[in-house]
Order: sequence, then structure tokens, then C-alpha cells
Amino acid sequence: MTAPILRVAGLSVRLGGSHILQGVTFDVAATGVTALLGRNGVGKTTTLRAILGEIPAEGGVEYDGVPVLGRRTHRLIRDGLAYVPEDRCVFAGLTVAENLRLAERVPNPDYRLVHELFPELEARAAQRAGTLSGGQQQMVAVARVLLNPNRLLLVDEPTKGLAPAVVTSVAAVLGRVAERVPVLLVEQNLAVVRKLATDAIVLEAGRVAWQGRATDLLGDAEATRSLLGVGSTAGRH
Ligand SMILES: Nc1ncnc2c1ncn2[C@@H]1O[C@H](COP(=O)(O)OP(=O)(O)OP(=O)(O)O)[C@@H](O)[C@H]1O
Repeated sequence: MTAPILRVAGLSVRLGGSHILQGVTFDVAATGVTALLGRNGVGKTTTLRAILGEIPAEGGVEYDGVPVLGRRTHRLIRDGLAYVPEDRCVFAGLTVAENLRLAERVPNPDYRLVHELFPELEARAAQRAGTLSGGQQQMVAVARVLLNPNRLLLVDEPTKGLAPAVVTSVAAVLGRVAERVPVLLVEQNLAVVRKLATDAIVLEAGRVAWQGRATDLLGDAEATRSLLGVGSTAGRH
């Protein structure tokens, strides 16, 4: 087995007087998709933000074998740790091409890959991003990080609020992205988890309540019901 790309050990975060993460420990494999799951408010986004150094945290985070907790966010991003936040954050008044250009960090951004994965964005290069659909904006958000070399993608709820057909195409693109670079994926849609994830981690009340193969979790009706509040057949379509 290859070494994990990310090791989170005893991660603890306090925000606004609350102990949000209470010793979160898990590994992210160096290939494929690892899903970070849990009910609303259990600390999934907080975990991503702590890994990225956006909020103060205690414990350990090893990225590609190197301890990085306390390192500045921009240095982690420069070292190939990419973040696609939940709110997409496109510049609404700028065109698709301008949004992409602003994200360039290297002399030779990989437009070939972006145009291969997102032909629609090439066609809509001159359209203002604020007039794109939610799914298209999500594509811009993912495309932006793919222009630069990455070693791990942290992706927060990419399918949230999207229509079912759009969810399918966003999931398909993420599947293709994950063939190239490992992904830690926060996702509520279990059909997407079922399609993409190899491994799964479930948070509950600021701790890891379950971790293992995604198929084992989703195949266990009692576990999915008690940990995620849904039946095991949820999202099977
Ligand atoms: N800056 C903050 N100050 C105080 N509390 C916060 C702050 N940020 C998040 N929290 C709280 O921490 C808890 C975890 O939030 P977080 O966004 O990580 O959950 P989540 O699992 O991503 O939820 P969701 O699935 O609803 O997006 C929540 O109770 C939230 O209200």
C-alpha cells in the first residue's frame, strides 16, 4: 500500500467557545476519492479549513509525509494542496476566461486539461460567470484549481443545490479528476459517494465515528441510518 497523501492526527479546533473538532484522526489515500461524511454541523468544513491552516488548530497534519499544521495557507496551496470551497466563489462580473486567468499560478497553466474536462467552459469563455448556472459555476471552481499542479484536492460539497442531471455531470468530472489527483470530498449526496469514493470517514460530534471502505459503509443499513440519518438505499439510482 502506498503512503497516504494526508494524515490527520488528533485534530482539535475551538471556535466561538465551542470545541468543534475533538481529536479527529484519519488518513487520506494517495489515489482516488476519500469521502468525508456526517450530518449537518458535525465539523466537515471545519476539518478542511483546519487542514488548510485557515483556522487555528491543535494536533497533527502531515501532507505528503511532512508536518504542516501551522503553515500558512498560501504556502500549502503553492505546494499543491488545492481547495474548492462550498460557495464556489466565482467573480460574477468577470468572464469565465477572466476567472480562469486570475487563478493561474504557474507559467504554463494546464488549459489543455481544463478544456478537455470542461469543453463547455471553453465555449462560454466570454460569458460573465455570474450568468452561469450553479453547475457551470461549479465547473469553473474546479477548473480553476486544475490549471495548476496539484497533489491533493479538498472539495467541499460540490453538488450542493444542483439539479439531479447536473449532479451527475459534476460527479462524472470529479471522477475523471480523481484519476489524476487524490480528492478529499465532503459530500452529502450518497449516490455521488457511492459512485466516486473508495474510502469513507464519518464525523459525529467532532470525532471520527466510522472509517473504512465506502462500500462497507453504504452497504450497512444500520450504520448509514445511525451515522448519516438515511437509509442504505438512499441515493441508489
Ligand atoms: N467561526 C465559527 N465560530 C463559531 N462556530 C463555528 C464557526 N464555524 C463553524 N462553527 C460551528 O462549528 C460546527 C461545525 O461546522 P461545519 O461548517 O464544520 O460543519 P459541517 O459538518 O461542514 O456542516 P454542513 O454539512 O452543514 O456544511 C457548527 O456547529 C458551526 O456552527
